[in-house]
Amino acid sequence: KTQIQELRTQALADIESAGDAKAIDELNIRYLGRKGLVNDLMKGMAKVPADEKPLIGRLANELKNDLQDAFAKAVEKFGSGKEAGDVVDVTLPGRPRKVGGLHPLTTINLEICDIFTRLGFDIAQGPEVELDYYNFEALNFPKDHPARDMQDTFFVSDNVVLRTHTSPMQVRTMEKQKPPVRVIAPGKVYRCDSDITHTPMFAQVEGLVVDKGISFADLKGVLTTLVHQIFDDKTPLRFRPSFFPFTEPSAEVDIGCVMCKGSGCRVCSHTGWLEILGSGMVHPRVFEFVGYDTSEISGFAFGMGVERIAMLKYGIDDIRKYYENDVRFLNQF
Ligand SMILES: Cc1ccc(OCc2nc(C(=O)N[C@H]3CCS(=O)(=O)C3)cs2)cc1
Repeated sequence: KTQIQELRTQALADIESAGDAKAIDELNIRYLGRKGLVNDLMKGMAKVPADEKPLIGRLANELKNDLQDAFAKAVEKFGSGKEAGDVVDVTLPGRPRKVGGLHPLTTINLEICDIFTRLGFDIAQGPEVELDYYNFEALNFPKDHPARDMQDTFFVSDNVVLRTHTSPMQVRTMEKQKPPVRVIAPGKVYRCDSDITHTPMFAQVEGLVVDKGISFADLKGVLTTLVHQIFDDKTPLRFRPSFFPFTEPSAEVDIGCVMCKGSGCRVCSHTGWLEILGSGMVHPRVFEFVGYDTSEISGFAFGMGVERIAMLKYGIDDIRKYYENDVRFLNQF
């Protein structure tokens, strides 16, 4: 009698603590299966005294029935995996698979590279860890130029830096080929800067054209085409005098403010203009470093920050948003 009571308690406790339909099935076999614990108990009936057999028999049968009911309820609770929910309802609308998209910087980078490829430029890629020679000296930076300070440049060692622009790649290209040169150098560059419009790593695209008789008019023509292809052909632009060690004369290119269309606002600091890139005629000293004959050839070069172009084109106000991997930002593109 006690054994029957103990088995009932144990079985109900096991059913209660079972976590899924599979566990219930296993318990069912363990208690009510052919070689189950209840049948084992029934085998012990032979040893029960004759006058107690009827009572024990009844209790044993009750145990078997009660456990069968308990298992039936448990199956209902967990489901045997056969109920209606698992039938495919073909009338439901399809669940379209989410399609991935390109990061806005990737899109702009590809767009810029495509514009220049169509203009007949090659694309040159090169090392991000650069020698001081290629990043500064061959670009006519004097030894004490502020850009060489630790405030702006990440130094790996005395004469090895994280490149601060992709210009070194243009020098490497000229070392390898004679004019004509028409090349752009896209890639990651590193500066010791960090605020709402600067990140320590950013993407740049620089370009270089070297040939006989290249003039400032060629520079203006190529960059006007670039601006009209990236933004639209109504976008006003201007060339504003500037200075860089590697170009002379130099000019920054401004476009009419994309926000206020030129009337002046917070974005363009009420000037109506937004700087988008820098350019200039390549300085003769730079050609001398690569052994080009400056009486024969001339050239122009330009450089732009990809994040900045994307910010202007897509109206993004904080450069850090590109690198936070926030899907709410990224899936707008
Ligand atoms: C051999 C060689 C000779 C000349 C070269 O001139 C590349 C140039 N870059 C600029 C320029 O203003 N660049 C900045 C724009 C925004 S940025 O990303 O911060 C860098 C002007 S001319 C390059 C290579």
